[in-house]
Amino acid sequence: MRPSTRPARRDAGNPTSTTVLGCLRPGPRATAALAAAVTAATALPLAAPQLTRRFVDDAIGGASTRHLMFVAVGYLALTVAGQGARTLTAWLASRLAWDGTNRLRERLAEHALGLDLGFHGRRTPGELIERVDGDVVAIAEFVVAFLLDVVAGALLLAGVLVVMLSVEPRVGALLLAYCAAIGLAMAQAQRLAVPAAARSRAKYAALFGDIEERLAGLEDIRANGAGEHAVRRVHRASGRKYRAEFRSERIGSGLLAGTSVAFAAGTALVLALAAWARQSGTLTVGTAVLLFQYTQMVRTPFERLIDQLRQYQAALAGVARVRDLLSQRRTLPEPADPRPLPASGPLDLRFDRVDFAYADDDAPVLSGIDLTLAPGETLGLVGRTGSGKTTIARLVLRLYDPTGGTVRVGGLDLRHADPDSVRRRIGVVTQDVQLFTASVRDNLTLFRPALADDRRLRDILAEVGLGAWLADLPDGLDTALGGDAVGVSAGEAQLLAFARTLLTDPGLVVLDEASSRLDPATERRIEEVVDRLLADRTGVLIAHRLSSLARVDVVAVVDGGRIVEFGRREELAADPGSRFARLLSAAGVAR
Ligand SMILES: Nc1ncnc2c1ncn2[C@@H]1O[C@H](COP(=O)(O)OP(=O)(O)OP(=O)(O)O)[C@@H](O)[C@H]1O
Repeated sequence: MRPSTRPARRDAGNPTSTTVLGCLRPGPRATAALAAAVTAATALPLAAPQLTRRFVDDAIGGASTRHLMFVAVGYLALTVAGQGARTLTAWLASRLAWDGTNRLRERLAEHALGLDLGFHGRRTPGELIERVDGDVVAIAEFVVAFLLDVVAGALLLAGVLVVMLSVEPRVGALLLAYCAAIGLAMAQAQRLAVPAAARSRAKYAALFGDIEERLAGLEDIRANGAGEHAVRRVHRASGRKYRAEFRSERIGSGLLAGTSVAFAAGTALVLALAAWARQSGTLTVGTAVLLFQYTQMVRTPFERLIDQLRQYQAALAGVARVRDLLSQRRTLPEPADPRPLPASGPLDLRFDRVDFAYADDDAPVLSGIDLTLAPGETLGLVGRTGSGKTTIARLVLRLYDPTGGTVRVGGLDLRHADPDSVRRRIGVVTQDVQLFTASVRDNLTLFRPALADDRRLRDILAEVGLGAWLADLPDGLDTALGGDAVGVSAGEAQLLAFARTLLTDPGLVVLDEASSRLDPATERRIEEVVDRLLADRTGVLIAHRLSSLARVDVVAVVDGGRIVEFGRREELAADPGSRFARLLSAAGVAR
């Protein structure tokens, strides 16, 4: 039986097609404010040339200086108000886009964090960052540009054409035909620009991925002297990005130059027509100036509108990728009737004929696993690398569901257990301790300040032998760890991870023993803490050192995804024919 792909309940009835727009949609008040600002930003510049016409015609007609001053001040006021409206539109649009994209980013981050390990195993962190941030930024930029350039630009363009047609229908018709011709030509030219921009973006993503990978493996690169090679690769990726960007820029500049020439020719044509109309006496000088001004006003929104076609492609691709991420569903179904694990005391563990295969690989990783562990007992899992020990531990933590059989903790099939109680009652310490760039307190409580007060945190740190370490820290529990802040040794990181687990007081603990060597004193300290952690708790210990097995009650030898030997440690150790005894002898460990 394969895991069900039924969506998690929190996503039910929330189709992704509406989620992206739903996150970006502003409230009614914000929409009304933006609509008012966009209308003002369009109407005010449209009105300004009317005053210029008035000024020129009145000046030629011999109007008083006072009157002309009055018109000029009116023109100035309109221009300033128009610019103010445009600035307000820009501010409102960025505010709305910022709010909306933050909502979308939160939604995506929450969704990605809720997906199970099967999904995260197939995606690199860099890809997710690009999705949660890069694509969302592309969408945000488009939303701002759409409101400013597409909506406001289209309104202004339409307004200019309407006014021109009403003032001087022949010139208006000429401008309309001219705009349509240039628009079509530019839209065609954009077809060249879009793939070039997409290539440039792809090369940028490749460079970003390369740098991320090199930085993540910095220690190994340095230790193995591979620095020069790594730099050369980044240099080559950077060259590819430069060439793609250069080509994209060249097409962009060519397009801009072409537009400038086309509009200069258009302006000349409109002026020629105006001069001809003036000579035939149907046009005042003021109206000719007005037509010239309107012709000039067409260019910027027109160019921006065309430019948005490119942004639109990028935003569309971003929306598609964001939707794809949001459509990913957990493969671990939430129980219909969740039941909590026993709230206190050690928990028993039972595997009944458990089979398992990773989703992207049909080959079984575990077959017919049977295990029984009484409350308070500790199981040691031993076996060659790749035999399936970590996978057994992942099933105990319900990071995956078995493809066959049942895993029970505290008598409850984990598929029916309340996920919160599973996280609370089953603790884990992995080999790679993840410390965050945050205070000691946040690193212990994992950003849940209500989990424990400072006194309890200090007691726990003292319990794992980090009391003196804490006392030496400049700001105690507020001291920042990671980054440029206080560094933490491998042993201290392990002890902090034990403290984290002790804090939640689990009834079952999975320990993936660190295989890296620590100094003998730290190792002794860690062993003491492990003993304390396992006292009164059920434990599953993935042992990389056979000496660590001295503390376990039961041993399971795993080989090729099967348990090939299972029994009480002393009995297996005492039986010279057992695999466990042979392992101990081979490793030179006393039985
Ligand atoms: N996320 C995964 N996706 C696909 N296959 C995996 C995944 N994790 C482990 N495997 C495969 O499952 C098998 C068992 O791996 P597992 O990590 O459980 O072994 P292990 O005994 O813990 O090894 P080690 O001692 O080296 O940690 C291996 O063949 C491994 O390649």
